[in-house]
Amino acid sequence: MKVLLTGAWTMIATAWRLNPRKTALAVALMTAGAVAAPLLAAALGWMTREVVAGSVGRAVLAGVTVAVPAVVVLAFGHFAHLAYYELSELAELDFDERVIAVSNGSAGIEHHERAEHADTWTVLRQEGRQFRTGLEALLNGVGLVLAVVLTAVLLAGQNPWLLLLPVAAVPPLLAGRVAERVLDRARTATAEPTRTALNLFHLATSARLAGELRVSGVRDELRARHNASWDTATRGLWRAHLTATWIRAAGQVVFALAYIAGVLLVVRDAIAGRRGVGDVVLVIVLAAQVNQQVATAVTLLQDLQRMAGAYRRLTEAAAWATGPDPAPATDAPPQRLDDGISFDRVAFTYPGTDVPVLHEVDLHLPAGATVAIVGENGAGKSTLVKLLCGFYRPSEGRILVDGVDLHGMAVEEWRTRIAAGFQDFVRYEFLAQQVVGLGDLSRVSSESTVRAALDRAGATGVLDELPEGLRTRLGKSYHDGAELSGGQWQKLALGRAMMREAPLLLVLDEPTSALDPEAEHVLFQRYAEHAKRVAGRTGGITVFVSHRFSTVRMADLIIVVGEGRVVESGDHATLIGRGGLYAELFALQAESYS
Ligand SMILES: Nc1ncnc2c1ncn2[C@@H]1O[C@H](COP(=O)(O)OP(=O)(O)OP(=O)(O)O)[C@@H](O)[C@H]1O
Repeated sequence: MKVLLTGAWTMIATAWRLNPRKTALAVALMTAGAVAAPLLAAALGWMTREVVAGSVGRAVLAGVTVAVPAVVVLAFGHFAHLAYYELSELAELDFDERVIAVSNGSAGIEHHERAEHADTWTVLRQEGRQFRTGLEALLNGVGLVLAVVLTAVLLAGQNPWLLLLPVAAVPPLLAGRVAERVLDRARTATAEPTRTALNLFHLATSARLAGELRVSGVRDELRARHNASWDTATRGLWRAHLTATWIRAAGQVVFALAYIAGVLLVVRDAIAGRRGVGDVVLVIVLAAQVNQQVATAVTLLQDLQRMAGAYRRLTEAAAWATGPDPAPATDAPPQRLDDGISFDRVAFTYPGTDVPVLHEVDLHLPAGATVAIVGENGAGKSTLVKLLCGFYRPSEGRILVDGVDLHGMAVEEWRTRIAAGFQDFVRYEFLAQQVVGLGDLSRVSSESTVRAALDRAGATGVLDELPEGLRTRLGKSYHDGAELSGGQWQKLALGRAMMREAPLLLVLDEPTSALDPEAEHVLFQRYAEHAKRVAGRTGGITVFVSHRFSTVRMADLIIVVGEGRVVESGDHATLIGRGGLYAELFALQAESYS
């Protein structure tokens, strides 16, 4: 009940905040429509009495009176729809924005890692679409309450026993709630196959992946898997719908029996001469309306419950995303690095898993250094980088920035001191200027800054391919959008990473994998030179992950990671001299290129 009331309150408060005038208008119109129904019954009863009594004048007046609530009942609903249509659009947008805010509002990304949270995100993405129905239900509900009260007063005037009719409405209402809970549980239980089906649909229809799908000939396989996932999800939901329908029907039967009893009561009075035909008409119409009101109430309650459930999930998701109240950040990130960044016995296990991926990592990244991290696939290189960016907290140990624990600092502030380019970069389908400029929002419109960033990224050449240079819209979603090659997109992403000119930490996690080794080599030489110039002023550190040893050998410090541990570290000459894993991997790659 509390969830329901909170959800209803949140919905009406949202609608009011978004557009008070439209909210008031929608409530007024829907209320008028709902209240007019029992008034119509009263007017019909009056008209029947006058007709039976043979008073022509009053019968005509009653007939005209019948027309007024009849028109209101029929017409106001449509106008109310117009009023709440815009409201529901705004409210749906508001809900989506809150989901986006919750999804991206936290310092870390742990809440995206757990399967049970993934289920909640799936349901939330789906439920946002139901917002329209939920809001309509709420607005209708206000009118319904008034209509029920008015109906009860009119019925009580006929025979106090008839007041039991709305009481008989309670079983169907309760049955409706139970049925909705059954459906809600089914929606959560089927979230995983639903998510799988949505992912497969996305894969099978993505323009970017169309080539690979054709070459590998997996289209039918994807279709079969998509089909199977939908089937699993739909079967689960269908069973729940069947159960819910039986539960609802059982509730309605109770009301139907009470309805028959109520009508028989008034008919018996009429036969005994205690009531006129007008009263019988009034009660038959009112009782039918009570039935209608109950059915509406059951549907409204279901819709409301569904929306309230969505709000509850959103609140829960917001709570995981922010996590327990973090200890207040007491330390400000430094303006420059004097000593550097150290890992002090850092161990790490990804949330939702129990296999540690980093063990007792002790490292020192000296201020001003260019550091390369190498190692085999799955060794833990990207995990080290993610910890440096503050996406996760180490499970054990500390990361010290000039001797100060990174987790005593406000992560958002730390992020303003870092710049990063990742292998999984975003392809923003915006103007080229913005695609690069987003790397530093405060200077997104500065053409000279964007050009300088592209120059540092060795990406100026990409502009030559664009018909309107920085003003070109990118991406295939627009008819005038220019599509780029994977390497060109990656170069622009690198330009984005270079928007911050003097970060304390520049992280490049295989951001050049789409470039050829020669281009990567030239680029890193360029970064290293720029980094050295900047490092003189700020002590900034450049950390890059690469599998290409021609690039790696340029670094001041090379860290070799294996199975979550630092196996070796030193500069190229030292590591080659040591004849360990680095020397072995280097020789292997040199051999394959020679
Ligand atoms: N989000 C995650 N949740 C759980 N485990 C993860 C996650 N990301 C990575 N891992 C695991 O952590 C280990 C280290 O992964 P990481 O991405 O750091 O390796 P890597 O050295 O960067 O590999 P590659 O060279 O292939 O990019 C792997 O065993 C991987 O399965």
